[in-house]
Amino acid sequence: MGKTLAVNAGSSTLKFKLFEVPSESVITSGVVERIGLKDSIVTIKYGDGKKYEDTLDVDNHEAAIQLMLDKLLDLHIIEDYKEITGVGHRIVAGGEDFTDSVLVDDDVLAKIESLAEYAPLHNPAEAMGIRAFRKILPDVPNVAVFDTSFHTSMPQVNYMYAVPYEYYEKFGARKYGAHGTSHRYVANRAAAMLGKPLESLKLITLHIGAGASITAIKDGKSFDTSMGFTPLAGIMMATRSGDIDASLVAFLMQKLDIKDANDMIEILNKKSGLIGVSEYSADMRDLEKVQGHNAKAHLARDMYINRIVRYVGQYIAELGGVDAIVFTAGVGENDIPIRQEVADKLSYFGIAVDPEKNNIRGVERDLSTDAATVKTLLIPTDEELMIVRDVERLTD
Ligand SMILES: Nc1ncnc2c1ncn2[C@@H]1O[C@H](COP(=O)(O)OP(=O)(O)O)[C@@H](O)[C@H]1O
Ligand SMILES: CC(=O)OP(=O)(O)O
Ligand SMILES: [Mg+2]
Repeated sequence: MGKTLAVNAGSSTLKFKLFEVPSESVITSGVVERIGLKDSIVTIKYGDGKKYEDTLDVDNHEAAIQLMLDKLLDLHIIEDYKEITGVGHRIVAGGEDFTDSVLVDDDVLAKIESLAEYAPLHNPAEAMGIRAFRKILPDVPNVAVFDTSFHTSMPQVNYMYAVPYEYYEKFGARKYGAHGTSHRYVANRAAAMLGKPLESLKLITLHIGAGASITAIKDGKSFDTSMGFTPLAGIMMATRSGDIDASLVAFLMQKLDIKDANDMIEILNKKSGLIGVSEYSADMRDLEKVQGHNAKAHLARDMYINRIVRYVGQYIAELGGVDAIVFTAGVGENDIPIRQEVADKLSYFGIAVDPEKNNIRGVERDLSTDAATVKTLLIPTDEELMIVRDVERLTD
């Protein structure tokens, strides 16, 4: 018996779960939300129904990791870090090197850090998490679980960019996708809910949170996904633009007198998406409160929905049909009106959500009407469970 910790650094959140292994029972689960925004929310569930909640400013992921480490002891979830026997870390970018999770050694850590350009909002924070644990628990194995691994099954026709081929060969310029651990988890749960083998299903999984991506799954494998070389591409996100015409980068650099392309990319990563358009907030909860009287907040939300609808339509065409679509992640699990609107806009394809069934947050449920020919499923993601399973598999 041991205790394995799963650490999941997202762009706006730090999520963690401590599991007893091999039973996989959850000892504690915590989340620091709105990292870098005002009023970050810390929620830690532990013990028999105990809950710690606080609102404070958590400026960056380093502070969030320190907070997690402090609270594990302060709340007596553990008495000593030495009780932790294994740590699994979500890593967004693994490039073409990591088709599966790996035990972290110096080389792996160096490689993760060198892939910072492939996921600038994530890999540096995630590498920092690994360093923190290597320092406090030098003898405990760390396992890296890559978002990109699930997408290494994509056919070349789907992952290539139509740029000179040698850029792929020389520099690895291609689509890698992200959120693979989540897409993989919800796809497996969807198959279980539908009572069919995953390999027999065509699925479209909508991981829509602060970071958001949509994946087309065929034969149980990732077939296409909306994120690209980095998690900047695809649908609109909390602070990321999603797909834009690349010419706009050069045009805006000129207009804004920006000399370094990375500064422009930072605007597309951190100042665009919901926050950029609404000029109000990156958080869908804030936008929904004001959308009745704030036109830009309303527009931002409508654009967010439009981009989701576009990609689902595209993937239904690419897959040649679809058996089920799945909503997951922060917005997908909690935003009742967005789920309804997305489904309503896709009714042409036989997608139909029952408003009563949809009136729920954060539990597994089939939301479809009886007449729907394509199922719509709500499935809370559990990246941490997948991470812990990989720690067990690789450290046994
Ligand atoms: N009750 C809610 N209603 C609408 N949106 C929500 C709700 N709770 C969370 N969200 C959205 O989910 C986002 C966080 O998504 P999540 O997947 O947890 O984050 P990350 O992408 O950082 O992993 C928030 O920014 C917010 O927009
Ligand atoms: C890849 C990515 O965008 O992750 P997250 O949604 O956790 O920010
Ligand atoms: Mg996430």
